[in-house]
Amino acid sequence: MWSKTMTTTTEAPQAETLRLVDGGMNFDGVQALEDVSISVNSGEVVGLIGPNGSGKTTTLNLVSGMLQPTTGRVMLGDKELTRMSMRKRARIGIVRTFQSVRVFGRLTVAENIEVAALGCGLRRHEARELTEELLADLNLESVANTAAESSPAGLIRTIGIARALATRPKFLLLDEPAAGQNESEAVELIEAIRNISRRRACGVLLVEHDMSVVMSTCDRLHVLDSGRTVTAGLPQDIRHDPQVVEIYFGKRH
Ligand SMILES: Nc1ncnc2c1ncn2[C@@H]1O[C@H](COP(=O)(O)OP(=O)(O)OP(=O)(O)O)[C@@H](O)[C@H]1O
Repeated sequence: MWSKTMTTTTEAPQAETLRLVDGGMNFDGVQALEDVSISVNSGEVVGLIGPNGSGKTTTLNLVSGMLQPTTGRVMLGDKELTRMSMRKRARIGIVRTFQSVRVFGRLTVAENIEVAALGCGLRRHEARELTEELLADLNLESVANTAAESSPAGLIRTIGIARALATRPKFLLLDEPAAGQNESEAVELIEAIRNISRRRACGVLLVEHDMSVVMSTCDRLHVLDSGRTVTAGLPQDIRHDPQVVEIYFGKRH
């Protein structure tokens, strides 16, 4: 619906692919990631999953530009971004959120979102319209006029996601967007993100611990273990992969 109403956002976005190619990361002798290739297309949600320490956050950091890989490349279509700073990547539409989110505490939830939209060049009425749509899409309408500082941690995280979406990213990188929420809340949030991403042709790469949450909400999954890719593909195929079953339901649990 926002693409129908927003004059500034009606241009059909060009379909693109963001990729980490053969990515490796070595931290002073600790090989956190090795030969990991992952791609996200416009309009799809890719879930990055794996046990603790498997390299999920490192992958997100390489794609967002927070870290530069020891080996491998980051590509947006044919353009290489490997050495591009996180700030510059954000400017070209590759936006990352963090588990701990900073909000303007004295502003309301709605104002927090609107400020983000204004900050990336929308006019006031456009920013307001986009804010209303995001409030509705992310089920934030009932708290729109409350001060952000009084919000619980889960809500602050959702405000952070709304603020990131208000910048109209091409690609959104989310580190455990539903941390601290129960399974049905997590599914609801990620489904909302998925609906927005489809409508906006925004690609989403998200880290999530809970296999059942990503199974029911993501278009594709990428499974890591010990810094390496175990498997990648459609959720229905991953579900029965013997290595995934071993990692999630085998001897480690
Ligand atoms: N800055 C760093 N310096 C040294 N080692 C690091 C650093 N960051 C990550 N590591 C190591 O790299 C490996 C992968 O860590 P990473 O945080 O990417 O895993 P993760 O899958 O996100 O884990 P979790 O689910 O626990 O958040 C781990 O062994 C971790 O200890």
